Amino acid sequence: MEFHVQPGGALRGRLRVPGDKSISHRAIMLGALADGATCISGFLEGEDALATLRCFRAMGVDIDGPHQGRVTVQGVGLRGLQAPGAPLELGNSGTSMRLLCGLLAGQSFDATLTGDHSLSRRPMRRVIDPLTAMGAVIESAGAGTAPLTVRGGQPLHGIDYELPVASAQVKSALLLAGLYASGRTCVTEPAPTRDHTERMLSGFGYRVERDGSRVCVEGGGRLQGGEIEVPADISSAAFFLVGASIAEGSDMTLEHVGMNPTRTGVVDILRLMGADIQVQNERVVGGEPVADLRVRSAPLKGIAIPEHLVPLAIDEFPALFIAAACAEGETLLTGAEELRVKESDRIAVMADGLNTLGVTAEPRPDGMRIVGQPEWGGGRVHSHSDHRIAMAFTMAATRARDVIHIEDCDNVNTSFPGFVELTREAGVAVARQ
Ligand SMILES: O=C(O)C1=C[C@@H](OP(=O)(O)O)[C@@H](O)[C@H](O)C1
Ligand SMILES: C=C(OP(=O)(O)O)C(=O)O
Repeated sequence: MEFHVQPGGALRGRLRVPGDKSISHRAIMLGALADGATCISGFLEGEDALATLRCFRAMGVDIDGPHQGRVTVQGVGLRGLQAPGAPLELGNSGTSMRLLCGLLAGQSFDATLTGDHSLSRRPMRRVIDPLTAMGAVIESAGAGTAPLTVRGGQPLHGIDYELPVASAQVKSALLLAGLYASGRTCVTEPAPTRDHTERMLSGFGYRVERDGSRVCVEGGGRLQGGEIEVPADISSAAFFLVGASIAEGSDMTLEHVGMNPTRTGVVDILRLMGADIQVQNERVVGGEPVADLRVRSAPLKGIAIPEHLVPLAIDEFPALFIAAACAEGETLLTGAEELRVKESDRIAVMADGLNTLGVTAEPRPDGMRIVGQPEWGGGRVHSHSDHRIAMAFTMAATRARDVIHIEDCDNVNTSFPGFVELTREAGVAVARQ
């Protein structure tokens, strides 16, 4: 499926993007391992979160929904999962695969994890190695890539691990394995990464100790199910923050957006570039900060993106590259080599697409240099099956002189079902072909 996006348009109105993907995954996982029921609202009904949901059904967990974002998980307790009858299919979802490696390492049964073409190429050594040091046995069919088989019945012990890369997925995998390990499992991060696992564990009554950049759990506790309200995903809101910033005459409000400080790098970076974003109606919902974001178009200027903001905006760079492409002057991103191992190589793929539109974008091993220009041409760009690339180039059409065709857009459903409808409602003429 392709997107054809007409040039121009302005983004206006109020809308709420779907639920946070990271929190939706964790709500199913911790809900399943808890004692008692967990009632989730605002659950992301996108393919990645649904893949996690199906896995836990396949391991014997009774899950009702989703019905308009409502899901009820009947927790089976930390020792109550059952062996799945077939390999667990995780589609495009790196978060599902890495977190499940940790969670499954503590079970009494074997399980095999598979993914699509993109997920089968992503690096899994980053979880296999530290989990092996905890006593887990995980076999890779390739060179540290999926399919993976996690062998059950292995006694785990806590470790004290320094993350070589800033990764919330690796941190979370180790903390989940730590629930099953003897002693303490501690993870030290080189820079802050999203902390939804820690927050939700605490919310479920599990003791989590944080000391600066080090976070620890001790095995042998219990989780108590409860209510989880999932905020709108700031990573999905990011496309509208960029679109409304760059499309002249825009004024829109994004409602109920998750504003966890480990996720708001996109707002900080856009503001450094001159964007007009107001944070309104700040509140805390279910242990996570939430706000409405009003964004109006504003002239942007190029910047050197501060490296400490990179992990706090890691999924938002495809959108941010579009903002940089129309900023006055140069934007330089460094310290972002992680972008090369996402659903696609987001540095190479975005540079190719921007070059096709006539924008100077030079890929670097750890980032990109982009020279802004007021507008660009149309053309045919390839998303390489990466949802965030497809959505970023949709917003690029607001500054294009001609139609932008975006190839291979089916995967937009992994994180943002209804993207086309909401984007049209906002004022950008995108059609599926
Ligand atoms: O923990 C999570 O939910 C995620 C962590 C990030 O990945 P890394 O841990 O690989 O940085 C992010 O890119 C991904 O979309 C979701
Ligand atoms: C990198 C992403 O997700 P995952 O790692 O879960 O595939 C993303 O959603 O941008």
